[in-house]
Amino acid sequence: MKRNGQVLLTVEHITKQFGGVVAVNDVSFDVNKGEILAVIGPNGAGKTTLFNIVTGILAPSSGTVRFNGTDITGKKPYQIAQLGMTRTFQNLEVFTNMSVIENVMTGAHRNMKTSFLQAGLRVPSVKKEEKAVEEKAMRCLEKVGIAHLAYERAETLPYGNQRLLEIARAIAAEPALILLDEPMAGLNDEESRWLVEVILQLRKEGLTFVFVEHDMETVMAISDHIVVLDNGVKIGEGTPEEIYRNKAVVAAYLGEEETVC
Ligand SMILES: Nc1ncnc2c1ncn2[C@@H]1O[C@H](COP(=O)(O)OP(=O)(O)OP(=O)(O)O)[C@@H](O)[C@H]1O
Repeated sequence: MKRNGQVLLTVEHITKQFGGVVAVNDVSFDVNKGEILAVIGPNGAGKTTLFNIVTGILAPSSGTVRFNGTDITGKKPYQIAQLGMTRTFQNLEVFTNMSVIENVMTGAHRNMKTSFLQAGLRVPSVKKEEKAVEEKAMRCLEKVGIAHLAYERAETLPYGNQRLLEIARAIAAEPALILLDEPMAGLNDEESRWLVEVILQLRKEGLTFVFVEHDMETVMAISDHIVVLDNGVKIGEGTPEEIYRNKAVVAAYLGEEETVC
């Protein structure tokens, strides 16, 4: 079903083969600006492979990815990040030997004007810019609710707060789109509820999200649109209500669960 909105990301006929395995098979879908889109599917469905193709970690065997009007197929991850797409990983990727705020500042540095030489010389303009970056990092920590931990070492944070830290670092880069790979994994109920609130608030502020998630309660609660993969093939897409009633989707989940919810 066609939905209204301005398209931000287009995945067009993406296929990825690993030897004889077709991990992603001719998958197409759009992500609209301001939308929360979930990619779901049983284990081995091709979700991570698809994420890795969209973010430039893997090149597709065929097909095209367009972001904000630019063909990004085959571009390097850092080039895609510069265009305004960031991601978090299934396994936490925080710099454990840095403070919490320094971690977030690494995300914000993408937009700094300072050259390495200027930074080394510590000229006044650099100090001013560093200060601005630190303030911005603090605002990002406030948005995810862990500003009070800014000067703690990242490794001392419990798992749930490290996940929030990753999200603060992602938003510090001022992306248009954030991809979250299983954001709810390892979180308890209270942490999951808070992360849902954070995501919904960031969406209100104009961010677009694509996320891979096994936690169906979260998927059904916050997604505007859901894409379902099974064995590399897109077997359905639609609103949570449409997915809930989609027989092919329910059948793909049988054996794992009785229904998708
Ligand atoms: N580097 C690789 N080499 C060979 N096969 C791979 C590789 N990466 C993924 N695959 C295969 O591609 C298929 C899709 O894997 P993928 O990890 O994308 O699925 P997934 O939906 O993310 O699964 P999960 O929910 O378990 O993380 C699987 O059959 C997997 O074994």
